[in-house]
Amino acid sequence: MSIDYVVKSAEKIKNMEVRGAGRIAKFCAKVLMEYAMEIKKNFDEEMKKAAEILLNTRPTAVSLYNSIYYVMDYSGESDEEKRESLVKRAKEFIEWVDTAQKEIGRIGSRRIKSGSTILTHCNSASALSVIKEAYRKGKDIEVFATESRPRYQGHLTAKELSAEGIPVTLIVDSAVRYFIREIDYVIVGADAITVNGSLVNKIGTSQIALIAKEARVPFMVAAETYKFSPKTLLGESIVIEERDPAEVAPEELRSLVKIRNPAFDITPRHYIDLIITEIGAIPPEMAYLVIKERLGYRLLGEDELKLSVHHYD
Ligand SMILES: O=P(O)(O)OC[C@H]1O[C@H](OP(=O)(O)O)[C@H](O)[C@@H]1O
Repeated sequence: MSIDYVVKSAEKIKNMEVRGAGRIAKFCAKVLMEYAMEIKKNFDEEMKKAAEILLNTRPTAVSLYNSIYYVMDYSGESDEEKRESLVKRAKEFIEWVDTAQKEIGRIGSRRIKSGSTILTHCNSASALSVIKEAYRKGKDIEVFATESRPRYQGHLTAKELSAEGIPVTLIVDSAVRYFIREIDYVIVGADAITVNGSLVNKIGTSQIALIAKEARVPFMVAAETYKFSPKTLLGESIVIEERDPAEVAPEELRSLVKIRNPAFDITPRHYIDLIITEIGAIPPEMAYLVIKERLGYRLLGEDELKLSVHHYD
């Protein structure tokens, strides 16, 4: 296996063949582990090269950064010891993703009353874990899924939930206010949570939050603790990914007008009622503590791996 394998894997993340904040984090841990098992010499340099390639794929999902930093925080003297330590850390991270999503389902589903209608946006494994678990517990629920232009991840959500037997209504993104009176809860996922408790999630999320607040519908976020951004504790802001205009309009229009295609937006914390994490349901104000207690080792240790990030190319 050569570095080409890492480059090809990074390409899958960029073109969204592998997508969803949790899924890409888990995928990166797996690719780093597989690459580490094949390296014959110059372990540190080779791993650093691989980590940088993966890091420079999608700038917003902080889970990617947290996954890479977690795995790359290996120790050992010889290459063999380093490899063993890295593989162990990668397996730990993968396990973290799997158990966190299940736990979020367990904790979040308690909040859902039978007979309710839930609105979700995009396609979040964590948000759907809450919904599916509520349904499995026998609660009578139904779901409104937004189509989530321009990539239509809402179609994935609709298929996934209806395969479970949950009744789903698919709506266009701009119909949320029209239907809000029929909704009891909004549940979305997260690409990042900042130190002040703001949510970075699929474009359109902040409009939904605004509508929910106006209608007094609880707005909940399902986010594993590796979605919290340690860098924001040091004052850095989250980079919002702008994707190819070709996702939005055909060439005949692109040649006439400018097109902007931000993939994410920011929902301030006062629109968020609750963040459901694997360590409990918390108010957004507690984001600071989660970052300090759970992810602080990334900031304080001498493990600043000095990987270069060029997200603007
Ligand atoms: O980790 P989970 O909960 O699956 O997904 C979290 C978020 O990742 C997705 O991003 P994209 O579709 O990869 O751009 C959506 O914004 C979704 O809410």
